[in-house]
Amino acid sequence: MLIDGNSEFFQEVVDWLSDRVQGRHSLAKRTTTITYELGPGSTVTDWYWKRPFFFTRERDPNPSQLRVKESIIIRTVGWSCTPLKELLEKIGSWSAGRKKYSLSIKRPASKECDGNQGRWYLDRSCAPRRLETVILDEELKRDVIDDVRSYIADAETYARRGIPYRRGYLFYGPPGTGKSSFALALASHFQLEVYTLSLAERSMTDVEIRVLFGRTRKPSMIILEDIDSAGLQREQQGSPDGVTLSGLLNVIDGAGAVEGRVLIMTTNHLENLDPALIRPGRIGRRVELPLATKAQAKRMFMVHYELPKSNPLVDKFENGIPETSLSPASIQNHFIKNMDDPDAAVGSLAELVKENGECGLTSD
Ligand SMILES: Nc1ncnc2c1ncn2[C@@H]1O[C@H](COP(=O)(O)OP(=O)(O)OP(=O)(O)O)[C@@H](O)[C@H]1O
Repeated sequence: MLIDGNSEFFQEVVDWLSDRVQGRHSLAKRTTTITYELGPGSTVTDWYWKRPFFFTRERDPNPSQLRVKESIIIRTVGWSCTPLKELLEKIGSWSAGRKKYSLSIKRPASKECDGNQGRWYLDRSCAPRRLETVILDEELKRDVIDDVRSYIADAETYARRGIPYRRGYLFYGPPGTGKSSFALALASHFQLEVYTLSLAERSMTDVEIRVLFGRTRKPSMIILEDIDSAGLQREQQGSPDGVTLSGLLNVIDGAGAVEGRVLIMTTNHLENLDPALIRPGRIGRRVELPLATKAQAKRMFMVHYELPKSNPLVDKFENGIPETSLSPASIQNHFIKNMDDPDAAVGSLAELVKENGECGLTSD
């Protein structure tokens, strides 16, 4: 059975498979060798009803075409078409269930209205952010996804072993490197409601942050932005404003801590963080999101313009982009400026680097 790359069903099959294989990966606690995405050119085998199904993602081998033609071929053994039809129905209903989920992001309500203190409001409800659209080092990305998955799946184990059921992540790196995007993509993938608050907001207090944390629902993700000490007050000296370090530690793993949520803290300044805040136990994983590597920028280029690796523009782009000098946000902005014109994006690379880069162009 062939599924055309232009049909809506194509992405649904890719997502379904990615979800299936990742789930198995985490259950089996396998190492990182497994392919968890049905990447271009790859074949993934999966079993349903004791029958193997082979999913092959194919691309048009003609590199002279700018637009890539893709398809997925699903094969199984036997003469009957029924198993294939049943499988497609299964994928369709899984996908319909997923579509019901939309990413909702809540923020602390404005305190100007009476009774709003310590309350959340729905800032926006939007389409989920797909993990595939956040381009990071693949191994790092997979590790974090697996870590979150295990945490969500292991509630009983935590309880049995008497471990507080909490998991915190620190995403750090320069502005525009994907910290918020990755957090939202993880929340989307695991269908979590998102509560986000910034410590840079001076009007937040220890009491308010404790009440806010207590009013989050499970399952959810709490994103604490700008966690660096610049946003934290010294222990309060008569001033009711500002969150203190002890107030923050209290909601992370003290008496006021909530369980069962995924906590993600973000900062541009790891060096400014108080060591107490990021000691193991409070932060399960530190995840560095650096300026874009050549490989990362190249993948962004291929994904944005839907070009195969073999297209000559891909090499030209890779040669023109400096290593870890530009933020992914500035690269994305460059693509938006040259929305449907990969030639122009390559041709004007020097300008991008001059305006946004930390160093000059690399030689060809
Ligand atoms: N690794 C990435 N892959 C794809 N897009 C990215 C990546 N990093 C950043 N972007 C894009 O750049 C923009 C800004 O990204 P984002 O807000 O996630 O960065 P950030 O690291 O959280 O920034 P800040 O530290 O300033 O809050 C978004 O539109 C996002 O889609």
